[in-house]
Amino acid sequence: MIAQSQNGTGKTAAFILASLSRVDTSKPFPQVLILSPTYELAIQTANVAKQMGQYCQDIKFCLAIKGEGTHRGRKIKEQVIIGTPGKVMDWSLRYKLFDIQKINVYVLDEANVMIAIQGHHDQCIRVHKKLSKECQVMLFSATYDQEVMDFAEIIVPNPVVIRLRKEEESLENIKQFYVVCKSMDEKFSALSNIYGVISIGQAIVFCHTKKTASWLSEKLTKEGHAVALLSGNMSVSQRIAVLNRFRDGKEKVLITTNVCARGIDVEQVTVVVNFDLPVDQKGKADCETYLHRIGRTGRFGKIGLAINIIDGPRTTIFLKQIEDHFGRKILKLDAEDVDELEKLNKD
Ligand SMILES: Nc1ncnc2c1ncn2[C@@H]1O[C@H](COP(=O)(O)OP(=O)(O)OP(=O)(O)O)[C@@H](O)[C@H]1O
Repeated sequence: MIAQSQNGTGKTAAFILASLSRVDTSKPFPQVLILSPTYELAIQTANVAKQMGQYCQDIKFCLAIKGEGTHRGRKIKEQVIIGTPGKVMDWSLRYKLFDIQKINVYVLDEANVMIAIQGHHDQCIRVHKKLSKECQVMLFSATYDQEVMDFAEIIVPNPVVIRLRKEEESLENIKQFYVVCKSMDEKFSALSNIYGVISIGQAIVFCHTKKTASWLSEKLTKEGHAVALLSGNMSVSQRIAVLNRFRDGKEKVLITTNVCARGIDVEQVTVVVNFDLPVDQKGKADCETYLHRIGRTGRFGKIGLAINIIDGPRTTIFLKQIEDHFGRKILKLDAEDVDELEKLNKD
């Protein structure tokens, strides 16, 4: 099955329910393999799985991620393994901690990334090749590139395909705006104004580089805001600690880079700010990442706000590319106009 559904619409519950219903609890060995692209997402998915599985006490879960040690000789008895591709590949093919032929459900969450990123792609395929012919393969994602889709159809023979049209991919419940600035300092002041005026549940601010993210977090902290910083150069345990504090509402604003763009589900996030618009390797607007980023708000039908800060002709072009791609207008906002900002609270 190849399934697509918008960000925050509950794909996790869908594949977990489908997976749990296929577990035979009388058999003490892995029957379901769920792969996530990152450590954080694997943990989040495992938490959802455990919550949903609490009504079937006999189903046991195992996390296959960095830091989860196993003895080489140990055989895994848990029926559901949730992990990242590298670790799952090691445990299954290298150390043979379980019999991959006995897996009857294989799920690739965030399938687009799993297939598009070279390292993940190779690992997923190597595991996939060893699965039995009867194993059901399920791919879930909010977006699919055509290339990825073509490839997905090769690895999933005769798939049931549930797809969205392009214009259905972006959600109506997320209102999108842009603010025009001329310099980094103006961008900072726009963000500060937005933060001061809009009543924010919690916000995620995306930057292009780790450097900008730390600069911004330092500057906001100096202004007295309680902000958290999450970037790729932190250790995985540091990243989890930051996310947990954010989930608990200890900080209202999370400043991050693309590491946090996909899958992370924090219900109270009401605003996403693109301090920098996402750009792909060809130097064009990265529409897919844009969609995943703004999808951190507006979870499961809630109202969300996405504000894009642009700073010159190049980013204006990116914004236009994003508008054209999704066929949805992004409205101009004056970050100096307090009345206009306040109106957003009421709308
Ligand atoms: N049936 C439901 N009723 C109420 N809330 C639900 C239901 N199903 C899922 N949710 C909630 O919706 C939120 C989003 O779910 P989830 O993280 O699975 O979305 P997703 O489709 O995987 O999003 P993304 O594409 O961003 O990864 C979660 O907080 C989840 O608890």
